Amino acid sequence: MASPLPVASVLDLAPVVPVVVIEDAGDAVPLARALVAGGLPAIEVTLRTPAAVEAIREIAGQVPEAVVGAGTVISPGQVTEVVAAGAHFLVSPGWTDVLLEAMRGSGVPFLPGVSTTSEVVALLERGVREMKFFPAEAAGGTAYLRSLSGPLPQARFCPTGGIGPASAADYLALPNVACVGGSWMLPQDAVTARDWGRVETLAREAAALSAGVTCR
Ligand SMILES: O=C(O)C(=O)C[C@H](O)[C@H](O)COP(=O)(O)O
Repeated sequence: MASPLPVASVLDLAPVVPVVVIEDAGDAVPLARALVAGGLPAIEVTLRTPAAVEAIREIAGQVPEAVVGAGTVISPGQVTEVVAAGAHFLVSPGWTDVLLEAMRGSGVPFLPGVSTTSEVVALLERGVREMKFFPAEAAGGTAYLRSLSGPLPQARFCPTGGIGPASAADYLALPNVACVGGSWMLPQDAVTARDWGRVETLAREAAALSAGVTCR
């Protein structure tokens, strides 16, 4: 079981959250250390691979400077499994009431995913103000989020999906965006080659993009 987050919400962890797909759990610790060394301590490990839960356990146990969470959480069973493995936070690409209740009951901060106005309103109705906006670029990007900030200023977002170094700062400049998620600092060829130096360099560049951005 993970220790509590140092902040109340996932959105206040860091301006840039790397989204990681880990094929080999043996890569988890060096990869996490490279991200932390580059200035990106909040790490979302997606549950897209069989190695993901073990990767979360390894990072939680061996990289104390990292704050590791689970992404692609879509069932109550996964919530239980990743929290037992040490996940500090939960992220889902979308949500249902069943999933929301499981995440709420987990005891760790969570970020349900939305891509439409009605989903945002439904979450607000359920007392949730902090959300992942996914898939960010495909669902309307910065123009969509800016439009939401008028009628729904109480909702805060972590857009993820299709964001890169060229667009991250534009998202971070929006009043309703607290952080952005993305995998651009983890190119597949670098991970396959276990080129952790390159990952660290890209992480440092990503962290610099958000210099001066304070979480809101
Ligand atoms: O599987 C999930 O639930 C996800 O977390 C999806 C990720 O947020 C995006 O795949 C990351 O987006 P890219 O930066 O475009 O790679």
